[in-house]
Amino acid sequence: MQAEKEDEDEASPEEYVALSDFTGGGSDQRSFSSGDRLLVHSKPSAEWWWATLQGVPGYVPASYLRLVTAEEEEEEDISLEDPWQDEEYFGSYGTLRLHLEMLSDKSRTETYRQVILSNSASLRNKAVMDLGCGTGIISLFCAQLAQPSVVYAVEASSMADYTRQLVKQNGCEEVVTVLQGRAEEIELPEQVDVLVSEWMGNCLLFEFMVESVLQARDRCLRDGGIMWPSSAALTLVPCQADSYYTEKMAFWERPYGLDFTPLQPLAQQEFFTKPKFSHLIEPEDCLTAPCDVICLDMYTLQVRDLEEMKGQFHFCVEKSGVFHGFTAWFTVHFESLEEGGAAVELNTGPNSEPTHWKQTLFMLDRPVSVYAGDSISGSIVLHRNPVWRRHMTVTLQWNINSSTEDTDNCQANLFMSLYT
Ligand SMILES: N=C(N)NCC[C@H]1O[C@@H](n2cnc3c(N)ncnc32)[C@H](O)[C@@H]1O
Repeated sequence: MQAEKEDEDEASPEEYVALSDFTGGGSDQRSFSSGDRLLVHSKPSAEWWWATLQGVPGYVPASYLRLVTAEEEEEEDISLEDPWQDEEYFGSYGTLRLHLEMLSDKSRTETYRQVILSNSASLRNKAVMDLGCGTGIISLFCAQLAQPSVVYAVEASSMADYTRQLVKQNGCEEVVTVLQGRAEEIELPEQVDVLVSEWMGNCLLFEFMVESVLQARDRCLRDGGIMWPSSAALTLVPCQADSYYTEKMAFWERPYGLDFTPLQPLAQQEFFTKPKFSHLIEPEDCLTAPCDVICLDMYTLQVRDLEEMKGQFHFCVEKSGVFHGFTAWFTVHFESLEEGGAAVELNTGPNSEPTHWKQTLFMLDRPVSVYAGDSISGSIVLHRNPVWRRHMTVTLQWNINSSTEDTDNCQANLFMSLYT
């Protein structure tokens, strides 16, 4: 990220403490260690602040810092808030807004219904766990479309009280048992044959609910039991995003006949240094064929693997265009309970029905022209935030190898690190 040094605010800087180590990526980022005291001089964006550590300035990630309060000044002890932010997280799922969004997503919800329907015979007399059941829709599908012996519908938020009512309202209380609590702490009366969950977040992993699913797998799923989804893949593609670029960057060139271009570094810092969730990409925006960069096997994936997940990519540019950024989406698969039966797929990419996740756009600092025959190769690293456990950093590094002699930056080592 290129940005001019921020002017120091008149207000005196505030003292913050680092809750974990941070290694700066760009030359304008300031590295620090857990426990370091930093002086924050300005906050140009919610994600990146301008601070000094022992007098040396640089950008620092706000999410790694905690304000030193007067009491702590004396106590000299900095206790961590809840790193899972559970109060806020489960509080948000205690209201209807997110459940309405998920239930209104026909592609998502019909896929889970299709999974239950196409496996209904094999589900007979099986014990099922629906992890993070929300309003209980998947559990109700199980009871309505198949004959499992029991479905344990586990939900940590206060929505669980209403889920019980919905189970009763739909005459499913014989089969569905609603258990309120975190899946990591719930004691089920028996091991289950099937663990089904809709756990996917933005960019597949945001919220890191997947950790809860893995822990439940290890505690509650019998040997040989089935995971639904059975596998997941994160897909990436270089793309043009001209309308977004125009809206956030080109706008400053001549608003109302005036030259506002001195604001463009600020716009780049504010709008292009974090992922744009709920971006909708059109198939024609893709500059190359997409590539699955990270593949998760839900039977073998371990919680420790979530700390850092890496993927490589090599894209061959099929049509000349402007490379504004990368777009990411995910696909999950549900294997059949029947030997050799067809798997069911939920694909959230641009060639499938749109879902409430849409796609995630990572904008470059500045767009680059690419030409048919060029290649874009590099790596992606999803680095889980060591402090805020539902967040991650996505780091992309790439080279553009151009066969077109007039491309001046045929070797562009580029890097960006974005926080969800
Ligand atoms: N991105 C998603 N699919 N989010 C769905 C999250 C749903 O699962 C619930 N949930 C998430 N984590 C857990 C957990 N560890 N235990 C129980 N319920 C959970 C949450 O309250 C919401 O109803």
